[in-house]
Amino acid sequence: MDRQSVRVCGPSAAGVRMSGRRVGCWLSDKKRRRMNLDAFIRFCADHGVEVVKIDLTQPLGPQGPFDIILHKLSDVIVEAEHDSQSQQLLDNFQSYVSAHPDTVLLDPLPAMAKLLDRFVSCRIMSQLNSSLRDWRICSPPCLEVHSGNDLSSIQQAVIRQGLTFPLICKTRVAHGSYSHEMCLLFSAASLADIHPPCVLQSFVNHGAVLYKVFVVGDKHCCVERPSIKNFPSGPCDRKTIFFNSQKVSKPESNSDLTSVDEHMVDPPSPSSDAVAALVKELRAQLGMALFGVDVIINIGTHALTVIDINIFPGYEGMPQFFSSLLSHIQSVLDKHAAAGSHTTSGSSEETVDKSAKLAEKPEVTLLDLVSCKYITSFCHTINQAKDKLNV
Ligand SMILES: Nc1ncnc2c1ncn2[C@@H]1O[C@H](COP(=O)(O)OP(=O)(O)OP(=O)(O)O)[C@@H](O)[C@H]1O
Ligand SMILES: O=P(O)(O)O[C@H]1[C@H](OP(=O)(O)O)[C@@H](OP(=O)(O)O)[C@@H](O)[C@@H](O)[C@@H]1OP(=O)(O)O
Ligand SMILES: [Mg+2]
Ligand SMILES: [Mg+2]
Repeated sequence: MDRQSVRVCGPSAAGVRMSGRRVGCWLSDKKRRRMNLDAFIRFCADHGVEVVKIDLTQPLGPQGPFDIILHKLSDVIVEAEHDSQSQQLLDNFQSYVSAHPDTVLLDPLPAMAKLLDRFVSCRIMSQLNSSLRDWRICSPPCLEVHSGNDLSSIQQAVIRQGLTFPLICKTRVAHGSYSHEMCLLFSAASLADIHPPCVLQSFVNHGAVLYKVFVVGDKHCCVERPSIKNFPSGPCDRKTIFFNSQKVSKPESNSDLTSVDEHMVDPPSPSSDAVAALVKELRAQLGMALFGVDVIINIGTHALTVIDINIFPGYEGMPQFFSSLLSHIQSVLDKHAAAGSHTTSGSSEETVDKSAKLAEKPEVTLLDLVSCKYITSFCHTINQAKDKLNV
């Protein structure tokens, strides 16, 4: 794939027409600004589609009816654990959804909730090692570290699971303000610096180049971003490096952590066919239509390595994002109307939600995910992160 050219893959976005349908939309203020929601609303209006901003502080009934709701409720779900106002917003949303089973959610809450938990997303990524082996697609060895795990048991588990130093440590909660504080660990002793629950992943040298794969329904594109530079493999005495992930892989990111050695040989770009196979597999595994995948190329093996999966990402650099999104909304509603059934899936026909199988813990049922009860276990992580940041 040519690094400089960004191409949208998938059926043509032309011919968007959807008169008489109403789209509700809930996004955080930050997301509204980043996405330029007002411009999207105008774009939709130009194509005969009404998009209405939902106010979660007011009953949704009078704001509706909605044929479909576009949302990124991840922040509210995470906040709801320690903030009763956010819980009320979520309850308000849930009561509308329960009373209107015909309203399509883009994306469905249970599917989205899986990606809030890096324990679950790491399992999804690990499955790619077997399902996409023929494409030489893999994910780094990963370890779930639970609250209460002591240092020596963590050190033993790192060795047992075949993780290699350096390690990257990520919070269990994958989205929201406190989820992007990470660290790089260079020795077994430095594992004392981590704050469970969290995941440990082997750090894979990749020439400081990351590819963001943005997915909108049956279309996707791949854009190049800066990333963390290479480190010598194996343990060493170096001190733990703490960093905020939002500062390393944005288009404008430029820091000591991402600065590249000019003598370094660039790794090859990912093949378009492999990326397409990855997107197809993840659409089916996740039961989602709006997600992003971060991939890197291992400089030693050239394997396409999946390191992160995100709910409704920024799509910065995706050409024709607005028309792809509107086109997807139209196609979901057309299929929904044709089926005439009470489905809440916002994903394409080939999508099969395998969440129950992947969330192997018997205590986490699909129903728990829908009602977001399992997020309860995240509460202390968020509080811990807040303590660390003194907020
Ligand atoms: N296993 C890994 N090997 C090498 N580099 C990694 C690995 N995991 C993460 N990174 C680097 O750290 C950065 C942040 O990691 P990650 O993408 O998991 O964080 P995040 O907070 O979930 O990011 P996002 O803002 O995309 O949600 C990546 O952009 C990449 O530069
Ligand atoms: O707005 P941005 O472009 O920074 O988008 C980022 C998005 O923030 P927003 O959705 O709240 O805006 C993040 O969501 P939260 O973890 O904060 O929930 C996360 O999905 C990142 O992966 C996105 O960065 P990208 O992967 O696209 O570079
Ligand atoms: Mg990422
Ligand atoms: Mg992420």
